[in-house]
Amino acid sequence: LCPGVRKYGPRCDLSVYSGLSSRQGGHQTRGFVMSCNDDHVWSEAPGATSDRGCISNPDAICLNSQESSYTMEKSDERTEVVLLATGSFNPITVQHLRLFELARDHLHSTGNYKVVKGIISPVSDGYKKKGLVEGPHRLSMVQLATQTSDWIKVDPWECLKKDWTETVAVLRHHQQQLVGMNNGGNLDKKSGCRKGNKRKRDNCQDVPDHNCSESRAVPQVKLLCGADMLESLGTPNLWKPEHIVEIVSSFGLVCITRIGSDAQKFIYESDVLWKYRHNIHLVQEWITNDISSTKVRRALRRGMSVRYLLPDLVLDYIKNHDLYSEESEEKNSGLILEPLVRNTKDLQ
Ligand SMILES: Nc1ncnc2c1ncn2[C@@H]1O[C@H](COP(=O)(O)OP(=O)(O)OP(=O)(O)O)[C@@H](O)[C@H]1O
Ligand SMILES: NC(=O)c1ccc[n+]([C@@H]2O[C@H](COP(=O)(O)O)[C@@H](O)[C@H]2O)c1
Repeated sequence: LCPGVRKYGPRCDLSVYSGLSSRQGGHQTRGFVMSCNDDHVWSEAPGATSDRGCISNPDAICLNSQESSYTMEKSDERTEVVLLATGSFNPITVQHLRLFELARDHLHSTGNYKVVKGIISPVSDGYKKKGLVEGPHRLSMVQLATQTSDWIKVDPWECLKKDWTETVAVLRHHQQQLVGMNNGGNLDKKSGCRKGNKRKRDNCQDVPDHNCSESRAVPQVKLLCGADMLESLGTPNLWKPEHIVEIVSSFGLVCITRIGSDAQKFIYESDVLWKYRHNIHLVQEWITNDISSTKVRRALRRGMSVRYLLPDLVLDYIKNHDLYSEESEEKNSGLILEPLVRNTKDLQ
């Protein structure tokens, strides 16, 4: 177990998270596994992951229903996708889980994609957002919330770091994990391409292009977010312009509509988002609701019920640990959000 990871919470069942299953079709390949033991101690350990078949890489353009059913028959040609949602998850709500279901339905309906996994990556405490409770608590709540899903998993890599990690680095990490699993871990750290193959490596760019031939056989990681997070790309000094370009050009976005945000207008008004709009999937949530972690915390502070806004197990965890109070809401009060601090420093 990872030394120095603090122990939180009550005992829970042993859970192990890995990118893909340990053996498939008799191929044994390498990867890594994150695990939470029965004392809620999170750790990273060598493990085993699967080999993948070859796939094509169509663009993110929706097909009409006739084309769509045709493509569905050729399911082996669909691009495999891993959906990655970053955020505070303070605490996780049922709407966070719904984002994944909505995104998967949408991508499948295009006929071009097959979603193979969903990853929830809670942000590190180093993000310094007001009211952010400790990472291990947020991880444990996500783990409890995803227990009933066979495809959505929590990943602690980002959360357990002391310092905040830029979202593009989280995307790169998960993409490289998949590339590493696919070629037995023999990849160049920076490009995400196989080492020892100079010609092919030289063809890959510094900004990893996941359409390059070396990474064709691995699933594509796409960022899953709500429309408010998409709109945050326009907040001065919050995101580096080159990171926005990399996210929308190399990875791609799946964005779910949210009350109070107009994602379509935001994309139209941004030259860079407009340029890469083919790689941005906007998904309409028709069953609208305005569940947010902020509102849940507010209700909890006031002793009001939040039942059915969160999975029961998460609610029990919050109660057992007395997580959200007037005091916890004052955490990081007066501090500036880490991305703003970092990006402002970089400008000086
Ligand atoms: N009701 C919702 N509809 C659409 N997207 C949502 C919704 N709630 C959360 N999200 C998305 O989930 C991701 C993680 O969100 P986050 O942890 O910040 O929760 P939140 O409810 O937005 O929190 P807060 O209330 O602090 O803003 C973000 O991409 C956010 O846009
Ligand atoms: N420059 C960046 O990469 C950047 C800036 C702001 C927020 N983020 C991420 O977006 C998410 C926002 O979460 P919240 O909506 O809870 O603040 C977090 O995962 C955070 O790390 C990334």
